Amino acid sequence: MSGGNRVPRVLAIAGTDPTGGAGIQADLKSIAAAGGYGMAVVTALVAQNTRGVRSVHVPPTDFLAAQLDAVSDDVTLDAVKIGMLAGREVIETVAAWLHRTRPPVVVIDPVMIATSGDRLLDADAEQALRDLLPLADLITPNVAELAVLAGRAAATRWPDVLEQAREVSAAHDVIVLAKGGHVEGDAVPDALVDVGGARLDGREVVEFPGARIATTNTHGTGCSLSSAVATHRARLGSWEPATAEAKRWLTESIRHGASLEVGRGNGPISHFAGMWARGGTATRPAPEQVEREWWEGVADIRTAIDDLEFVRGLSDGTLPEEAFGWYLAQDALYLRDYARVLAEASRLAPTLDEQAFWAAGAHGALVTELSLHTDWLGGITPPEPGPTTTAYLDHLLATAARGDYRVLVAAVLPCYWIYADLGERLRRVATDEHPYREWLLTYGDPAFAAATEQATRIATRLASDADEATRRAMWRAYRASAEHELAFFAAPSVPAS
Ligand SMILES: Nc1ncnc2c1ncn2[C@@H]1O[C@H](COP(=O)(O)OP(=O)(O)O)[C@@H](O)[C@H]1O
Ligand SMILES: Cc1ncc(COP(=O)(O)O)c(N)n1
Repeated sequence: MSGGNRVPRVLAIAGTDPTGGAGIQADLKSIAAAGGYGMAVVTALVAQNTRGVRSVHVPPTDFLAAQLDAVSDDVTLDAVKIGMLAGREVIETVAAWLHRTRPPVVVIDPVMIATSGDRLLDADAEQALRDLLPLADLITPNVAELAVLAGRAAATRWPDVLEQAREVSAAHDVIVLAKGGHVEGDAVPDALVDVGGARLDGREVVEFPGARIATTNTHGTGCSLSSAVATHRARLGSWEPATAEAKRWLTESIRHGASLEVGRGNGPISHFAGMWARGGTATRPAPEQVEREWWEGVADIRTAIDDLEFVRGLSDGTLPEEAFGWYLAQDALYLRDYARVLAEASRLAPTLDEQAFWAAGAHGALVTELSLHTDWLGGITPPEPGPTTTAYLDHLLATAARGDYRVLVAAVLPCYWIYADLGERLRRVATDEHPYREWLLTYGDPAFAAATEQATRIATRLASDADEATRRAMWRAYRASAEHELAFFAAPSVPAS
């Protein structure tokens, strides 16, 4: 059993189905769907499709042994699922390997006859297969295979299936997963049967009820179920929850099989239908990629800011004092509400670190506002906010009111990022004679640079983890704030009324 959250490493030993619905192809899909890392050793190549088996080719068994050893010499196995074994020599080769390697979880699906009625195990190999069963923890025969193992006629009623399962469990000292796919009626129950109950917390029979789905897409259900049970068992550590989980998944996957439109006979199940519906197939960008895309995505705005009359004037010292004073007053007005927006980000933050970070940002904005007020504006109360100040704040306050932390974080980012970037360049032109020297030097605060880095880290990680729609909303909020930054810097160039 694998510990913690490790992905179980599960080996399937089975035959092939080139149409991908049964055999080793189904095993690999089922292991992946159950959250495992799937590996595959091929016992036999089967020319088959959804309508039936055409021919079987069994490669030399020394090559089978070589494949098995290649895997187990290198990889620690958390579970093994064994399917089609074709004949006696293959069974003996696998048995010898099991004795050598002793994997912690062994599930054997005693494949004998395909749904189409074709033999997948030589008739003279049935005894060899019986001898293999005690090496398994769990076996998963269908009704026909159970009857062969019990030496009886195939059961048609569920109670008779359970009775045969008891006999087989007792005879071979294994848990039997009895399957109801081929019993009469609308119900398709499955049941774990362990005579003595030693491996099922003292219970001899644990039933998993199910309703029959009207479909012909049942090719590979047995292969898929046994692989999923093996994988969940490795992950969860006990049989009952593993089987319950596997059956729920199988039912969902059978239900979606027909929509695949694969083949004209008994089609496959749709192994990933549930995952596709719940999680989609979209990939997520790494935080560094979001950072690059967002920064490049506002390159036009950054260039436009650099070209503004206000910024040029601030940089070369030609900016008229009234324009500078108007800008400072608007900045002071802005910071009051900006602090409220950051306080809201703090309130919404899911972690203590982020809660503290945004609270510090809110406090920092207020400290700057107070210093602007007393040191730069001479204690004069600023005039009314201009339209660009109001527009920017309305955007931020509305984003805060909508209550999505991720979008709010994206919206406040330009005020750090664009401001720090511009500040870095302005600080460098602050010569001794520069009329705005003192102001330009305030841009160089290393604490603000560090805060900008952290805000960027938080925002881009949230964007990386977010679903597509939220990431789009984050980008739109971020881009809108960047546009407001441009308008804010542009406003003082327009003569104030
Ligand atoms: N029509 C169906 N509706 C719902 N579940 C089914 C259906 N057919 C089979 N199953 C389930 O598929 C699994 C495989 O069962 P079964 O068909 O008996 O084995 P096999 O595929 O080995 O012949 C079992 O969990 C069974 O309950
Ligand atoms: C290689 C191979 N192994 C097993 C099966 C049985 O499939 P099912 O799960 O439908 O019984 C199969 N058709 N082919």
